[in-house]
Amino acid sequence: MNITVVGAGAWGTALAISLAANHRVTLWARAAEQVEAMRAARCNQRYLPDTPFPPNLTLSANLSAALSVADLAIIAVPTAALRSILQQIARMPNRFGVVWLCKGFEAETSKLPHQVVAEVLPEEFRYGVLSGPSFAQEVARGLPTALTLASSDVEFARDTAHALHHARLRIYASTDVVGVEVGGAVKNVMAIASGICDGMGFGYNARAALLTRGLAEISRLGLKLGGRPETLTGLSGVGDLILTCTGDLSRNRQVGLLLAQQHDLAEILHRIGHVAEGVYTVREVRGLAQRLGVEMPICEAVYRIIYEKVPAGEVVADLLSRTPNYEFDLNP
Ligand SMILES: NC(=O)c1ccc[n+]([C@@H]2O[C@H](COP(=O)([O-])OP(=O)(O)OC[C@H]3O[C@@H](n4cnc5c(N)ncnc54)[C@H](O)[C@@H]3O)[C@@H](O)[C@H]2O)c1
Ligand SMILES: O=P(O)(O)OC[C@H](O)CO
Repeated sequence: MNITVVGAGAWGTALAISLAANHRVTLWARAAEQVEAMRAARCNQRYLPDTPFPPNLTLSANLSAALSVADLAIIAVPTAALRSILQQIARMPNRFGVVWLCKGFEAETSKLPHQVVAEVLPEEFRYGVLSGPSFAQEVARGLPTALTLASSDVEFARDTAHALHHARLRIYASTDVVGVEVGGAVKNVMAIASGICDGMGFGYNARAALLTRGLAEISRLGLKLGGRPETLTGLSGVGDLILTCTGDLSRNRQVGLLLAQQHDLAEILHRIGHVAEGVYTVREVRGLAQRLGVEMPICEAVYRIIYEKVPAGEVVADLLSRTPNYEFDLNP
């Protein structure tokens, strides 16, 4: 299969390296200088240093040319850039499958990626989301990873999962696009909360409680938006929540660890040097939760720390002083 990976950050580069074992892969980056540097070094020194490119991985700075030969386009840019990339794809005369990797809600519209895709791409395109617990560095090194590919088009989900699957990259198919996207987006907010919790030295008990109550929040929002309960306990829900909240490779967790040390947000983001989607997602999730009447106190706490500059200690004290209630609804 001819695969064009659109976006050469950490995740696009890692997946391009992984898929090049079985496919003809072109990795596209928007900056011609970045492509030249990657060509010369046969490595993405800016976003994924230390992993050399396989000899058959092709690089391109020309999106139309890279897509003109594609059977499948994999969109590997942050959520903020999804719409503009889709608009360029929509102008292509040829048709190919489209898979996106971004984990977030679109800023201002609070839309999930599949809603943006449905607005922009003409009907003839077939598409889906690929998500789950996956640190780019580990996938690039060929360490075992399992993901979910979800599409409302069941044949597309099954066939694409089958085509991308290999021994070190297990891909399960699903039709629950909403559940997969909500799990992938909101776990980033929980990872920031987990970083704050650990950075403040609250210990393992507190982290376990945070993850569990975080899952309750993710599930409440996911179900309200139409996701399925089993998806939220699957790879793209619990799986990605555990990874991102506990693994120090997570950029969102790193944001939380640095916020606990009272670093300034702009300085934190500069220091991390990659997108940390939870910083933007928390605004949309908080707005959605308020509009839909979904109780999400951990998301509210992260929002107050980041956007209202309330000291983390004060926000945590407020969280812990909430009146205890039933763990689950008595009449679900
Ligand atoms: N890194 C991971 O381990 C990982 C794993 C799973 C999912 N994701 C998700 O994948 C998405 C991308 O993450 P990443 O780690 O690759 O981010 P990154 O910060 O490493 O790289 C982002 C890339 O997108 C490019 N980009 C930004 N805006 C663009 C635009 N308008 N047009 C073209 N290119 C643009 C940047 O130049 C950069 O190459 C995020 O939504 C992230 O949550 C990341
Ligand atoms: O580094 P993060 O926090 O963006 O997380 C990366 C992936 O989403 C983990 O599955």
